[in-house]
Amino acid sequence: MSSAEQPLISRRPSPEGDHPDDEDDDDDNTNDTGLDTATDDDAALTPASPTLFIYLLTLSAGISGLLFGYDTGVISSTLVSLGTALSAQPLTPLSKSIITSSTSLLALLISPFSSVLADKLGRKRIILLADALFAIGALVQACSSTVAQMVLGRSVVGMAVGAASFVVPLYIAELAPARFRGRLVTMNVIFITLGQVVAYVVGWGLGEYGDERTAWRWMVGLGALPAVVQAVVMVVMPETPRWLVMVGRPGEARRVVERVLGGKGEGRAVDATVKGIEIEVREESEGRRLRGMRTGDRRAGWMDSADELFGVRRNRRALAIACLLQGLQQLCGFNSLMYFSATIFSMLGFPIPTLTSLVVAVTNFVFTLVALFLIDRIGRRRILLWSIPFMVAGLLLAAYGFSFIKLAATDSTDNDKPSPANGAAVAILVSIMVYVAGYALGLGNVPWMQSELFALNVRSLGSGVATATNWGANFVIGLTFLLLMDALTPSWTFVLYAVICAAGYGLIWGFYPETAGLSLEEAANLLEDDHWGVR
Ligand SMILES: O[C@H]1[C@H](O)[C@@H](O)[C@H](O)[C@@H](O)[C@H]1O
Repeated sequence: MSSAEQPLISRRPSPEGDHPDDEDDDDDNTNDTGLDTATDDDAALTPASPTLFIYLLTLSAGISGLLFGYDTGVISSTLVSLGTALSAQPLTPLSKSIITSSTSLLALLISPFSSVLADKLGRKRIILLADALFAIGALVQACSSTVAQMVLGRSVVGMAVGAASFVVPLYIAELAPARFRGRLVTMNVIFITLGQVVAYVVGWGLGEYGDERTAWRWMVGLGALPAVVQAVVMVVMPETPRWLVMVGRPGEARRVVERVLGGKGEGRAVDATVKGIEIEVREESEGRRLRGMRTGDRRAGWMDSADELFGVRRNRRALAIACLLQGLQQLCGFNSLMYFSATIFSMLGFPIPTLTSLVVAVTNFVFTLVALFLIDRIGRRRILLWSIPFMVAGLLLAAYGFSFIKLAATDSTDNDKPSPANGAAVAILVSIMVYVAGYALGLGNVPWMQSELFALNVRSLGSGVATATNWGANFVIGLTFLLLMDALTPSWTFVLYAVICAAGYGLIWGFYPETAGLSLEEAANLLEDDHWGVR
């Protein structure tokens, strides 16, 4: 079925938010209110400056990114502080790997269900549920005394990360006026990397100045705090108008629209917006019902979306590019550093490895800020092609540096301490900084702009599949890094990542067209081209 035949099924905003060009896109029924409507003559409805409501929305988005960042970052210092606290013995590389990667595995497994639950129970309830899981997971970790309990706590946090990373962007996309939506999406990456910095600082501070036996418990337990703050903010936040209309509560939807529009939400504007949402929700369910009658399949809406995604050439290509970028973001090995940098720097003999590893988180954060300033000027393809060579160079230099160092094993204990850090160790540190800067400039950010690759009717599903690719690859990296370090040596492990980056460079060069400055239509047409729009 062609896209023209089923324009109605996926007008909901994509979880990643909309491309700035959406406002020019004829297919898009999202007007400047950001609340989907069928009218497009009311551009004046957007509040000129952010209202208190938008700030609160930003805050909830920010906290969710912070939580994601904190929980992924804190494992680095936790692993080096655990000593023999779990099951009364040092952690083996395998148990470290399982503790670390269980979070991404559960995030991967839970995300498909969160979309169904968010339709049934509402967006707000799922966010509150995720906050509860964040807090419970943090407490289970903090109280654990065996590896199995720790894995359980990390898995519960993984469920929270999986649910929140899907539902929070959806919540924002359905509530935020379009003008602010793009910015809110970018904020998410900034807050993730900031959360990782916070986790590293907490890990270093507690590791250095806290009680040696309980420091790690505080590190993981503190993850409960932002979750509680977010839950409190959420209590005063509304459900999205779209969901309220979906479940037959248009009166409440109307009151929410009035709040979003601030002082501008009077009379006609509010009516038009609510009416637009109602028409759209009705058309959507009607379309689904008709298709269901035709095919005899109750899940026809979803199936049609899948047909469109895989059956239409430009959609298939968009999906291939989005999955390539998301897979590469993880398989390039960055999160091995995020999760295990303290372990690596302790193997290299740095006296305070948690402090040294702060370099990784801070470089990532700072260059993420730089990237977000540069990306629209330089373009996504070009920034990737400029930054990946730095990643390859950093990885190869680090690999070379490792060849000079006799390392303790990844499960070293106090009895086999490595020799103190020497010149080669410092050279490795600098190479890692170059690699991380290159990563943050391109691969750390560009893949999250995935929603702009997809036509509106397949955007939700396409972004979901690409995000799952990210979690899947993240799981593989977390599980295999330490095992590879032992099996292949650190040098060859870093060479392997360099090869993956170089292969990724080739694929991006061959298949990822520059979409900067193009409207969504123009970008989609590029993908129809025989050369994928790259020539
Ligand atoms: O974009 C983010 C960011 O780069 C984080 O630092 C990284 O840990 C995540 O995996 C990634 O998705």
